[in-house]
Amino acid sequence: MMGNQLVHCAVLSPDELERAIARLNHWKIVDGKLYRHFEFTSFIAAFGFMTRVALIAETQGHHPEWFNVYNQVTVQLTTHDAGGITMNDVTLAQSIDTLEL
Ligand SMILES: C[C@H](O)[C@H](O)[C@H]1CNC2=NC(N)=NC(=O)C2=N1
Repeated sequence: MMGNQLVHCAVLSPDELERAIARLNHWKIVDGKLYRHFEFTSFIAAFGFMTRVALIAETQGHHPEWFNVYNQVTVQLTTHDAGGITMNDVTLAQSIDTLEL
């Protein structure tokens, strides 16, 4: 991952997290991770979304935990290196929010 310097590496405080979530679309905390569920019209639409997220994730050097069944995708974001939710997760969530769903 040379070239993808991750500058935000501190686990967010509960207060910081609350303020970050307020600026995201439909994300919440589930099991200590940033969580959002997506439903699409088909498997291929869901997989197309996942492909776009994969390209963003690779650019950011930050990768989702996710689960897909047919037209459903659940995304869970946490920073493994830091042991919690960081700005890297918030940034990825914001980028995912900008995709047309
Ligand atoms: C070396 C590399 O940058 C790290 O292992 C990155 C890769 N993608 C990652 N993604 C997530 N979600 N958490 C991490 O801690 C993480 N670490």
